[in-house]
Amino acid sequence: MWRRVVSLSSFISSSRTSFVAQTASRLNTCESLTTGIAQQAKGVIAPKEKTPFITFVLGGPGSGKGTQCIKIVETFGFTHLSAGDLLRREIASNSADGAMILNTIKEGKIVPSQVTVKLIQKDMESSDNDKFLIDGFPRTEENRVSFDQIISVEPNVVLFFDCPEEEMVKRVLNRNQGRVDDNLETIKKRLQVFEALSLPVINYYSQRGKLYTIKAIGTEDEIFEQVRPIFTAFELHAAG
Ligand SMILES: Nc1ncnc2c1ncn2[C@@H]1O[C@H](COP(=O)(O)OP(=O)(O)OP(=O)(O)O)[C@@H](O)[C@H]1O
Ligand SMILES: Nc1ccn([C@H]2C[C@H](O)[C@@H](COP(=O)(O)O)O2)c(=O)n1
Ligand SMILES: [Mg+2]
Repeated sequence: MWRRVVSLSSFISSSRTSFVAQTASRLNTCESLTTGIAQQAKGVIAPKEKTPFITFVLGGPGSGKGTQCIKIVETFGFTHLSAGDLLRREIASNSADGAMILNTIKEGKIVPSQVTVKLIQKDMESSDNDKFLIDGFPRTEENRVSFDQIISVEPNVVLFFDCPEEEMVKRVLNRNQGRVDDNLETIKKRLQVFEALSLPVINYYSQRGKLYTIKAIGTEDEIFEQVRPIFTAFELHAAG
C-alpha cells in the first residue's frame, strides 16, 4: 500500500510561552504523542499518507510508451500501470463493463474516465511501491480531471513520446500481439482521438512545466538514453 505513516510531527504542538507553560506543554505533548501512537495502533485515526511519485506516460498509438516503461521499471524501480492493459484485463475477466470497454477500444474511442481511474486506483492502493508509471493516461481532459478528483495527487513528471505518424502506424501494424485495435481502420481513429483529445492534455502539462518531450525515433536504447537523465535528476534531487 502506498498509504504509509510518514510523520508524527502533527502530534507535536509548538509553544512560545513561559517556562512553566512550556513544561506543561511538553508534558501534554508527550501525552498526546503517546495517545496518538496508541490510537494509530488501534486504528482509531488513519495513518498519515506518503504522497506517491507519479509519472504519466503519454504519446500516440505505437509511439513506444510500453516499450520504454519496461526499461524505466528495470532501471528505476517504478510500478508500471498501463491504462490500456487494465482495460484489456477487464475485458478478459468478463466484468460488468467488459463488453462496453471492448466496443470502445474497437472504435478507437476513450472509455469513460470513472471506469479507468477506478482501475488505476485499485492497483495503486494494492501496491507496496510508491513510484508509479501510469502509461496511456490521461488521454483526455476528462481523464485528467477525474484522476485529480478521485486520486487527488499531481503527477511529478509527464513524459511525452513524440513520434511521426508514419512511424507509429508502421510500428502498430507490425506489433503482432493480437490486439483488436491494431488494424489500419482503428489506428486512423486513434490518431484522430490523439490529436483532438490528448494533445490538449500534453499542452496543459507543458504550460505547467511538467512535460518532458522525448524524440521517439531511433533504437529503443537510444530513446531510453533521453529518458534516463530525467529520472536520474529526480533521484539526485531526492537524495539531497
Ligand atoms: N524505437 C523503436 N523502434 C522500432 N520499433 C519500436 C520501437 N519502440 C517500440 N517499438 C515497437 O513498436 C510497437 C509499439 O510499441 P509499444 O507497444 O511500446 O507502443 P505504445 O506507445 O505502448 O502503443 P499503444 O499506445 O498502442 O499501446 C511494438 O511492437 C514495439 O516492439
Ligand atoms: N486512458 C485510456 C487509455 C486507454 N484507453 C483505451 C482506448 C485505447 O485505444 C485502448 C488501448 O490503450 P493503449 O494500450 O494503446 O494505451 O484503451 C482508454 O479508453 N483510456
Ligand atoms: Mg502500450
